[in-house]
Amino acid sequence: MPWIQLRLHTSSEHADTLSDLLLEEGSVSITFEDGKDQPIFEPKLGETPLWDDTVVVALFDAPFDLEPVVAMLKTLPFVGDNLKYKIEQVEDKDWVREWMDNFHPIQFGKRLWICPSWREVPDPDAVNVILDPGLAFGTGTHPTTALCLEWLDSLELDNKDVIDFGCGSGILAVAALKLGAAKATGIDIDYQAIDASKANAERNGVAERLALYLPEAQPEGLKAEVLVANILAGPLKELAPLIQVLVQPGGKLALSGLLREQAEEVRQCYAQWFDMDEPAYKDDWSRLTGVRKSL
Ligand SMILES: C[S@@+](CC[C@H](N)C(=O)[O-])C[C@H]1O[C@@H](n2cnc3c(N)ncnc32)[C@H](O)[C@@H]1O
Repeated sequence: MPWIQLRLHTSSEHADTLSDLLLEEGSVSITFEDGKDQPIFEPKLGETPLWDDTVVVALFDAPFDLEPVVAMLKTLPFVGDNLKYKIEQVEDKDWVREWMDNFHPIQFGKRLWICPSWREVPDPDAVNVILDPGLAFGTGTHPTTALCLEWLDSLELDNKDVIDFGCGSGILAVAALKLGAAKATGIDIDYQAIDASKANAERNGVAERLALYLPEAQPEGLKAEVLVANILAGPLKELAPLIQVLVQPGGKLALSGLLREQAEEVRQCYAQWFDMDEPAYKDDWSRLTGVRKSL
């Protein structure tokens, strides 16, 4: 079904009011977009911050006469004749298909490839992870996942135990197993991530070497020689006391999900337990690595 879309420039202050009015006028969906390039990272729990210059995008079932809607908007005291808007036709698309068409095999480091499960493997002799992220995070296209995959590829993982804290699609745990790790443990607060990780481990023939847990079910005394956690700076700082005990003395740690400017404070937080390296960067993001001290 085609749609007709009304795009309105406004401020964060008026976006919610306009959204309510447009829903009353018959819009079937409202989204907010950034009107200028103003990134918002890591909002606090329960906060939904908006951009100073917000675009309210209202979708209507086509055909729909938007003239009366625009006329009503112009009567609002905070809008008046300054209304900045655009009306566009939106063609119906198979969004899942579109996403699948845009996801291609990608190489990380020297040995490792992530290959969407619906594509041909470009190099059958490489270490290939066949992946379908499902509803979970982790395709390799995000710089933080890429930084972790490159790190795993650079390690000698033969016979090592690995923990993937915040496993999402299971991409890091499955990659570690295919790169030679003996066992991996994936932990995630989201049961959809646990399901996706299980399916990806099965797809890659490593399911019997991957244990998956919600945090509350994590076994007591769990420890590994390698731990990778791609979450976000806030949770990584809060979880530091829990994460540090999971790494054996001499074991290796990688943390990502950090913006460049957050790397130093997270590095200092983990430096009490780990000999930390200089951060590595990709685009706006960073990765920290370190070796567990024998305390
Ligand atoms: C950015 S995704 C990373 C997924 C995948 N490991 C990757 O590198 O692409 C972060 C994952 O951490 C999980 N997560 C967030 N907070 C967590 C917590 N406190 N304990 C365990 N997992 C958590 C999220 O559900 C999500 O699946």
